Amino acid sequence: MRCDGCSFEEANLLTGKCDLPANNNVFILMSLIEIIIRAQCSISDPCRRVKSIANQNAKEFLEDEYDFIVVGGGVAGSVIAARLSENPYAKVLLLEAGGEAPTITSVPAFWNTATNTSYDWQYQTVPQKRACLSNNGICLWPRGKMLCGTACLSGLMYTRGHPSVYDEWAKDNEGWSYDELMEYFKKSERNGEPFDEIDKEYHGFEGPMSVSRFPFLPDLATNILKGAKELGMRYGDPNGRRQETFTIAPIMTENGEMASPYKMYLRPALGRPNLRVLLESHVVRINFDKSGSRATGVEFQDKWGKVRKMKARKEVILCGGVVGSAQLLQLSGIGPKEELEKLRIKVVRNLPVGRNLHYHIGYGVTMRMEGKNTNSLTNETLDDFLKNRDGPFTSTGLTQLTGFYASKYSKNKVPDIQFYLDGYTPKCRTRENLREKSDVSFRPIYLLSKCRGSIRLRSADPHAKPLIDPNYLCDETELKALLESVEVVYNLTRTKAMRECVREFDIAENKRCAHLRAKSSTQYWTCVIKEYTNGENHHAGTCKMGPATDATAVVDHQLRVHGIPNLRVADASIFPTPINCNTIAPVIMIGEKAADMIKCDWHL
Ligand SMILES: Cc1cc2nc3c(=O)[nH]c(=O)nc-3n(C[C@H](O)[C@H](O)[C@H](O)COP(=O)(O)OP(=O)(O)OC[C@H]3O[C@@H](n4cnc5c(N)ncnc54)[C@H](O)[C@@H]3O)c2cc1C
Repeated sequence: MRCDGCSFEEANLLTGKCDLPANNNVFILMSLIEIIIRAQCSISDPCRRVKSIANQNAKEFLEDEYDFIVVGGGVAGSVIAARLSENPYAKVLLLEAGGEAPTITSVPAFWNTATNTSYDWQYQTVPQKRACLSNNGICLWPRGKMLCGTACLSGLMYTRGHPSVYDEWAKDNEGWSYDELMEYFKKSERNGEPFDEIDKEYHGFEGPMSVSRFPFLPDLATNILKGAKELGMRYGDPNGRRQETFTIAPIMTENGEMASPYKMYLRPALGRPNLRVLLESHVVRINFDKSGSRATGVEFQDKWGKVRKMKARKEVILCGGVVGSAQLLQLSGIGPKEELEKLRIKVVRNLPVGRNLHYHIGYGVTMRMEGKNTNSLTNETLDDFLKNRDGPFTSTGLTQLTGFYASKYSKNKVPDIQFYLDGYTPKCRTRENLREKSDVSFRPIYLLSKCRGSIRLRSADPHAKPLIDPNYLCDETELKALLESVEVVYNLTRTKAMRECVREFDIAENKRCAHLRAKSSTQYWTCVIKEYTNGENHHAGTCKMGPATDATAVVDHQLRVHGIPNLRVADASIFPTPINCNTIAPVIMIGEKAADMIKCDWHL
């Protein structure tokens, strides 16, 4: 495909989602939609992409020393590489294991199209005792493998969480209280939500991240919001004075498109001569000096499979995410000593890397609504998107609604449940799934888990997927709070505003729990949550931030690995405890704060 004189190649992803034979009309329609969207130069933006490397002797490989090497071009990596390279004297290299994000991920209606493709690491947990039992205890963990990271598998909801979560972090980590972090939240944000609906003093208006709302909202959303209001839930700004709300979520979006941190921070910086981004470059090891107290650079496998070395004059910064950073540290000899020794990995530092894994968890109650979903893939809606950047293509349907709720198990009324919704996005429109299109899933998710799991190496092979054990639902409180929130969902469907819309509550077959349906609601829902678990994708904590005196900590409050001051970790893996919201906004904040600390240390 060529645009503005620049060419690029991409695989078709939309057809893969239809599960239809290639000669079917819908299959052909989906291919056409994808090609038409890709041909919009303003969306595919090929001239501002990372140039792919022509051959193994290209000049990109001749330079073998940089000031800063950033590993992973996801949320945090995009922010940090862009901020550090603002100083023209800082030479920055960003290494990303995946390729460019596919164009279709820029269209909100197709937000999760890259899941379960080669752009996804496709991790799975080890068998869980209390979760995903209908799948032999194995829960799926999508994680983005592309420049953009997991953000390009996501709905880009932008929420920051309750101040008390950060204030708790700050007890052990100087500089991390909510009030102190506000500077970084504001610095990153360019808020464009309706001005009279936000608490202005909590927002930034000049940062790179466009935080706004989708232009299109399905009609049913109005009934749901009214229903929530009848139940006493507040409509308002979840990132403002009070987090407890049921509302239209702030979203990272601009001009009817998805606005990921990669697009908003890194793409505009790609032309800088002091910033180099290498794609399909899988970092397999961090190198250290003889004493093991200084990182000297990294080794990575290029797209031809050749292992190359790059030196870091100043720092190596890991932004590989909750799995990638923990895995790479362990492969490089930083981790639990006995485990590394078993795998014959030379121990550089004995630290609890991979422990302290925490999560959000829940279940989706699927209900059938009256009437039909008219958010279709038609010529008209495609046209509306292309010409006006409006209509169903510009939204994630009901996924753009969310609610924060404090169950009776929460402390000090800090929300421990987040409601998510799915439904009313345009999909492959076939005769068979027309009915399905008016189904809505309400997903209550428990946020403040006390359980801790682990990510351990399966082997010393950097390509072997690690052993992921989140230890889901180890604490009964999670189940109790989830049972309460299923009741809230039911009550919501019985409100004046909603009851006319709902044809049938809980339509899922839930075969393995069906025998309990008529017997006991508590037993039935307990069974359903454990069997058909929704392991929400907000895992974090595997390189915990905390002081050296904390036996569970990996990095200090400046995000430096304990004992190795020029090796930092800055991504979702450093959260000491779970955050009670979506994770991207906090990770962007971490990227901003990390970049500031690094600049300050090196007088940049
Ligand atoms: C389906 C889904 C929906 C979600 N929806 C939302 C949402 O609406 N709002 C929200 O706030 N959050 C959402 N999240 C969570 C959010 O996307 C992640 O928490 C966030 O992206 C984490 O950012 P990160 O920088 O820590 O890691 P990532 O964004 O995952 O970035 C890590 C990057 O490092 C690369 N990498 C890893 N290892 C290596 C290596 N060895 N060498 C080179 N590169 C490497 C990866 O390929 C990746 O690009 C969602 C997640 C999923 C899966």
